[in-house]
Amino acid sequence: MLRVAVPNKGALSEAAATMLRESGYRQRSDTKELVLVDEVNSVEFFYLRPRDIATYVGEGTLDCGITGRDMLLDSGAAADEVLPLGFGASRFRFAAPAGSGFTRDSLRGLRVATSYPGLVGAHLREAGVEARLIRLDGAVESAIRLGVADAIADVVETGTTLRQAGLELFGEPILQSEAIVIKRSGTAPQGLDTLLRRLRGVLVARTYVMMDYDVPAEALERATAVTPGFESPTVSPLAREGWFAVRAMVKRADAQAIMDALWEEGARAILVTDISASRL
Ligand SMILES: Nc1ncnc2c1ncn2[C@@H]1O[C@H](COP(=O)(O)OP(=O)(O)OP(=O)(O)O)[C@@H](O)[C@H]1O
Ligand SMILES: O=P(O)(O)OC[C@H]1O[C@H](OP(=O)(O)OP(=O)(O)O)[C@H](O)[C@@H]1O
Ligand SMILES: [Mg+2]
Repeated sequence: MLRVAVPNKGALSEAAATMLRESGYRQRSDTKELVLVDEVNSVEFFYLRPRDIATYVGEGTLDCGITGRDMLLDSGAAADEVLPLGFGASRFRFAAPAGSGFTRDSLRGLRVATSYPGLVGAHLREAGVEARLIRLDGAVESAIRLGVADAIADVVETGTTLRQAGLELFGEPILQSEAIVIKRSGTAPQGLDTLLRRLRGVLVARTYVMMDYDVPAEALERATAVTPGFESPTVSPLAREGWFAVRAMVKRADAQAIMDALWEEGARAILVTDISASRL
């Protein structure tokens, strides 16, 4: 049985469970459940703190897991990223009181509060900046006002928390993070391929839609150039002489613009439908 770690709470937990459900796996119905066995798919899910997941996977007690890229790098665990999952996106940034004019180099000798000392320590060491790291569990944005730090380094999504604390970003982003699947370095757990194939299928279903339309023969070439599809569009003759039906996958984000372009080319009956699962 494949042993998979899933965040039990926090920013990634609901989205991770949703993606696993869409991939055909059973998920817990009660947030107090710590383990769930999906007998049909031969997978055992362990609900753990996102920060601990890289440790379990790195130690080899679990085969793989879902966590944040920032948490994997912070942990220093012997685990590798195998698949980005397209949710839980954030940037990891330095911040200081608005108007303080800090740069990364000006952190030399100052106190930097963070919940990610491994990640920030490695970043500053690489930059040759020696600063004192103050390790906090959370609500790091309050550390400066409360006098334990001069600057902070933390997860930023919308920037609302920073703004409300009167802070502003400085320096280049330390990391672009998102939810990822990790596995222990140097291993190829049995069953992981199937899990990854299913997750990739969901990613495709989320990113693409299916587009169908009818087009007169003289516009067929121009229209299919607009919708080249994944491999190649499906083109079938219509009962009506001189017309074709075309079916192709297009990016969900581009669908409206593509429909406009097809209409201009003379296509009609343009329909968009969701893809609920896929294997490409
Ligand atoms: N607001 C957010 N938007 C997007 N991703 C986030 C956000 N906050 C945290 N994350 C990401 O979620 C992952 C887990 O962080 P999370 O905040 O859920 O854990 P935690 O701080 O240990 O727990 P908690 O906040 O519940 O004490 C990290 O990879 C982080 O980058
Ligand atoms: O840019 P924003 O959209 O405001 O999101 C970023 C905030 O979200 C996370 O906090 P969380 O709620 O996890 O609390 P924590 O600091 O206790 O971890 C993170 O640590 C930031 O504080
Ligand atoms: Mg948090």
